[in-house]
Amino acid sequence: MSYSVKEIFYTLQGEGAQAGRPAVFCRFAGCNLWSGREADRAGAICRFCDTDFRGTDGEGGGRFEDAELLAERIRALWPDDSVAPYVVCTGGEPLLQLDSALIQALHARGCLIAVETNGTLPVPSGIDWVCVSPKAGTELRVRSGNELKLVYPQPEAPPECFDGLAFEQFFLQPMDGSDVSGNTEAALMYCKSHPHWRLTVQMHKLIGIP
Ligand SMILES: C[S@@+](CC[C@H](N)C(=O)[O-])C[C@H]1O[C@@H](n2cnc3c(N)ncnc32)[C@H](O)[C@@H]1O
Ligand SMILES: Nc1nc2[nH]cc(C(=O)O)c2c(=O)[nH]1
Ligand code: SF4
Ligand SMILES: [Mg+2]
Repeated sequence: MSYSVKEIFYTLQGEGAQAGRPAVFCRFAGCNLWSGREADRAGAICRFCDTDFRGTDGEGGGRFEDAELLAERIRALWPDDSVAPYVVCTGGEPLLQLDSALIQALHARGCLIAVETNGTLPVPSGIDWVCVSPKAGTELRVRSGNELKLVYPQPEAPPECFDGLAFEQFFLQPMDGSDVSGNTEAALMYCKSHPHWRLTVQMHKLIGIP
């Protein structure tokens, strides 16, 4: 299979349980909940997306004809052979493209594979870290994993909907946009009164890294 990749870059994981961890991000092009066109945003299932995932024109992006070529490009961005490369597959929706061939090719190069998914598509076996970020108006198919990271607030998907699912950790991430500070205040209040939930802020935006 070939892969459409928007961009590949080396940075720190900015969100959730692994925040602060150096990681190579592979951002796949395309999503099943929004076309990525601004003109379509108001009518999309997911309307608050903060990401440009259309096309293959970003840094390190392109169309990769096979898994070996893509895995090699990802691996080449990791600076230290003595530490296992930590690779975050995101998008767009990475589970539209991430398949067993790519998982095998990354594992063959010693990589640990994390995924950021909206939880509407099945997770292939072999992923080392699963972060699910549910979206209002969708059916949540992925009901277990390492962390659940809910963008907050989503009035049609309150945190109570996800209590009791089989995740190791539960995070609220304030929705970025016109009122990120109000959303941060609301999220921290929710966590303080429901201490099963933790606050995560998008650290990369605060410190100005990708
Ligand atoms: C761009 S998405 C790509 C991965 C996948 N499609 C998903 O939604 O989980 C990466 C992460 O950013 C989060 N995110 C997207 N837009 C956001 C916003 N406006 N504010 C805060 N987090 C946002 C998503 O919920 C997800 O956890
Ligand atoms: N630094 C950084 N951390 C991230 N964690 C999740 C991201 C994403 O867009 O999936 C992201 C991102 O875009 N940048
Ligand atoms: S599901 Fe993820 S990538 Fe798709 S539009 Fe929503 S936040 Fe963006
Ligand atoms: Mg992002």
